[in-house]
This record gives sequence, structure tokens and C-alpha cells, in this order.
Amino acid sequence: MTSTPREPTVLSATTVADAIDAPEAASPGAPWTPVPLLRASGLVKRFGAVEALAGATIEVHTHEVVAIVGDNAAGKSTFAKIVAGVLQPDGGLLELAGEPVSIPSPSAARDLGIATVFQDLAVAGNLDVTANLFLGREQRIAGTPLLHEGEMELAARKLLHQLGARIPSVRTRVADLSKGQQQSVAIARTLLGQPRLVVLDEPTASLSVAATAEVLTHIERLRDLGLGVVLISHNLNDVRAIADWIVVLRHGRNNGTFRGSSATNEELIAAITGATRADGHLEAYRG
Ligand SMILES: Nc1ncnc2c1ncn2[C@@H]1O[C@H](COP(=O)(O)OP(=O)(O)OP(=O)(O)O)[C@@H](O)[C@H]1O
Repeated sequence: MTSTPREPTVLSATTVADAIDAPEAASPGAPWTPVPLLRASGLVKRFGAVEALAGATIEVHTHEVVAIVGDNAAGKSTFAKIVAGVLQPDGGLLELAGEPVSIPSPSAARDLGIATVFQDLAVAGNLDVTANLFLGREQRIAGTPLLHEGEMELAARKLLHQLGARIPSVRTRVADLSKGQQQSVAIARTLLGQPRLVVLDEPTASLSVAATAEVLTHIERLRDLGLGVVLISHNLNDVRAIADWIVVLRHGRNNGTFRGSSATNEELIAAITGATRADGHLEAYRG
């Protein structure tokens, strides 16, 4: 597998704010292409005797939310970690926009335009919302070590607005936000890297009903921006509400693909528990 990094992106707070305002960025009308944004085929990952992934195949297009569901130990988080460059697969092929890629590290994933939000969120509670959004990407006034606070605040407000996030102030300490608001900050931060693909690992776990609804709105916005979204979740109601496609993993293998708009909890549970068997991959269902 060869690595195909994107052109490096030079970011500034204003270009970020402008980019998220740009009509084409927000337009849901960009053409759908037959080439998936990400295609992971036949993925294998072993941990000693445990085969966490045993040939799983998952693809996601731009403007699309693909949910991955499955019982505990089905291999969902292992898939997320491989796409995030945290783990290396023992077999299988990763393709981005039709090109084979390797993702040897989290920074390689970022260079390829892949952003992942894990359950721990990795937000800094002692810093405010703006500082969290720009952590590691701080904007400085040209020729000085001084931070461009005004520009960063402006971009932070626009980003959160774009996502539909309700945060009291971009100067609030993240530790003082609710769990749902912290999730909003973590998702907003991914946008600053101008990703093509966002992977969310259990973003609604342990959230209230209201906070869950807000996070689902963020996911819709990401899709409207033209991104591909992979949503890993145990919550079947959430995935049925938001996902274009639902891929069931069982023991590291595909066990059914369903349209989010028509899947029922009963058929999803049957696939998750192994009461029904289906190894067809998503491409076979699109037709
Ligand atoms: N670092 C690791 N070392 C050893 N085994 C691991 C490691 N990571 C995952 N596994 C094992 O791989 C299998 C798949 O785990 P994974 O976390 O991908 O499942 P999951 O579908 O995300 O489950 P859950 O919903 O419980 O998070 C499990 O049997 C797990 O114990």
C-alpha cells in the first residue's frame, strides 16, 4: 500500500471562517461519484489469538453517513482506530477516493483528511472553547508571538454556528460545559483540519436526550458540508434517525447492510445477534 498525502493546507483563523461560510462548502448539491471516499475491504486485525476484524468491508461516500453497529467486541472501535492511523491492519486494503493508502500514524490520517473523535474526546477541561478548538493550531499575529485571539474567537463562533452547536460562550472553560457541549467542541475541532472524512466513535454514549439530538444535528451538518461520516454507535434509534446506511459487524465480519430510512430495530437486532446471516457489502446494496 502506498501513502497518498494531500497537498498541505495552510490554515488561518480567517480562512477557516471563510471556508465554512463559503456557499460551495455548505451546498448539499456536489455530485455524488461512484468512487467511494473511503473503502476498507477485507480488513483483518488480530490481537494474539483474538481476531478483532476478520475480513470486514466498509465503504463511505461523500455526503453520506454510514453507521457501524454491532455487539460488544464486534470490531467497531478497531475499525475506527485503523482508519485513524492508531492501529495497523494485518490484512486488507484501504482506499481513499479510489487510491490505495496506508495510514501509518494519526498524523498521516490527518494529512489524508481523516478526522476521528474517540469516546474520550481528548478535550482540555482547563482551557476555554476557543483554545480547545485551536489547540496545536494557534493563530499568531504576524511577526509576533502574540495569539490572534479576535480572529480565533470569530472563527470559533462561526464553526459552532455552522454545526448548530449551542455553547454559552466561546470563552467558557470546557470543564464547565455539559458532556453534550463538550462533544460539540470535539466535533467542531475536527472541522478545523478541513477533513474529507469524519469518524465518530460512540458520540452519543451517556448523553441526555436533548444533547443526543444536538449531536445528531451536528452529524447532519457534516453530511451537508459534503463530508463522509462514519458513525459508530450502540444506539439503534440514533443510527436509524441519521444514517444513510447501517453496516452490521459481527465477530469482525459483515453481517448485513441496511438503509437507515427503512431498517427496523428487529432486523438490526437479528443481524447483530446472529439470528440472521448476510455477508453482502454495502456496494452490493447501492444499485
Ligand atoms: N489493544 C487490544 N489488545 C487486545 N485485544 C484487543 C485490543 N483492542 C481490541 N481488542 C479485542 O478485539 C475485539 C474487538 O474489540 P473492539 O473494541 O474493536 O470491539 P467493539 O465492537 O468496538 O466493542 P465495544 O462496543 O465493546 O467497544 C475484542 O475482543 C477486544 O477485546
